[in-house]
Amino acid sequence: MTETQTHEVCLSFDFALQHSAKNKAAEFQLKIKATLPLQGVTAIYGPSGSGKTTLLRCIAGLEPKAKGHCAVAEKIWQDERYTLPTFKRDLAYVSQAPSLFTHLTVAQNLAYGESRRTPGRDQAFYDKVLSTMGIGHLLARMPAQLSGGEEQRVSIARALLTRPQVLLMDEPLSALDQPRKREILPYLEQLAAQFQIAILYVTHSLDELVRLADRVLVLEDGKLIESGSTLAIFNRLESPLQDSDEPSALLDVIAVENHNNGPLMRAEIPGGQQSLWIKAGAETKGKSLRLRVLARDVSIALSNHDDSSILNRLPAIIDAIQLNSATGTAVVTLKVGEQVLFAAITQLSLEKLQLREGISVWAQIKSVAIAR
Ligand SMILES: Nc1ncnc2c1ncn2[C@@H]1O[C@H](COP(=O)(O)OP(=O)(O)OP(=O)(O)O)[C@@H](O)[C@H]1O
Repeated sequence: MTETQTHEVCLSFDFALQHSAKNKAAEFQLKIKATLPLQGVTAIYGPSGSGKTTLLRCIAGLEPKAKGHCAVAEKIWQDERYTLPTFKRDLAYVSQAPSLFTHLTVAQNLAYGESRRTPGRDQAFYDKVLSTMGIGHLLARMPAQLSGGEEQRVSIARALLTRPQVLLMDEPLSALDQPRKREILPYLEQLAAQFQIAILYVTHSLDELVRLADRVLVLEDGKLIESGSTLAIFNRLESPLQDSDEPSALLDVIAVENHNNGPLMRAEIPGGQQSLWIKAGAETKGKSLRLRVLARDVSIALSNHDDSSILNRLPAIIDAIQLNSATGTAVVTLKVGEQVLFAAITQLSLEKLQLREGISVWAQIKSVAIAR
């Protein structure tokens, strides 16, 4: 790809900002540079105070002290001499708490979003937004008559109706309880699949990150410490996204068919002949799914046993072994085609099977352990 082509389809930024504080030691400095495609979800992840919201505010043009450069496709939003005002940027901002006008109905709130961009209604686009966010039946309601999850779905729909190129979402689910979060996640997945826009999604939640993000920017103390595809960053034992007490690997698969129309689904691992049995509903057929497989649910065998209850047996190569002599356990990194699995085993098994890097083995995963 040439320089010009890269520039045309990207959101790129290079910001420097200093927040001063009375106490010099409490001063915060942000220095972040990245280039992202203008589609898919990029999670912005990092501990509290690492600068996630400040970065979104810089992109939105809401931090007057931010110096640097920001461009979307061929349009410059900021450079050394010039700053495009926020209202002229093709972006929408969804914050933690829904911000609907309480005296207007859902339909009137949506019409307000639309009127910010286009004079008339593009009915096909309007219908697509409503069906993607599942809010068609709520149009006549007042915000006070909506659940927290519904209110946030309407807020997101209103943001989409402004036709942004960049959708900035700052922990949009953090005000919701766990069941409401679970309810809204499929809508967010649909949103990413249906609209060709860049979504920058600030989150503390690994569940949301794993489920939604194509790529991740990991921030620490105002700096970018990791960036890349979610799988590439996650699938390393030393990754900042890993739980060191409970390592796990992400596996991208395609749901193929249900067994006897039941809840067990065969899912193919792309790029190879391998497939897995997983627990998934019929509604996922044909879709790409991202699975999180815990190391403790993976065991290793030297041959392919078909006389066991374990349905999932995948040929694999041992890539690395991390031994913890103090606990008498090891985490084995396995390559399954292009993808990665971790297996937590005892030091005794490691020695008994004489496992070492480079040898071929079978990775065994219980189907009941694999859930989305
Ligand atoms: N207007 C401001 N003036 C001075 N300091 C600020 C200002 N806004 C943010 N900060 C400081 O900048 C740092 C980064 O804040 P920011 O809100 O971007 O972090 P965050 O990663 O989004 O945190 P959280 O996950 O808790 O929301 C913090 O130390 C915060 O106190």
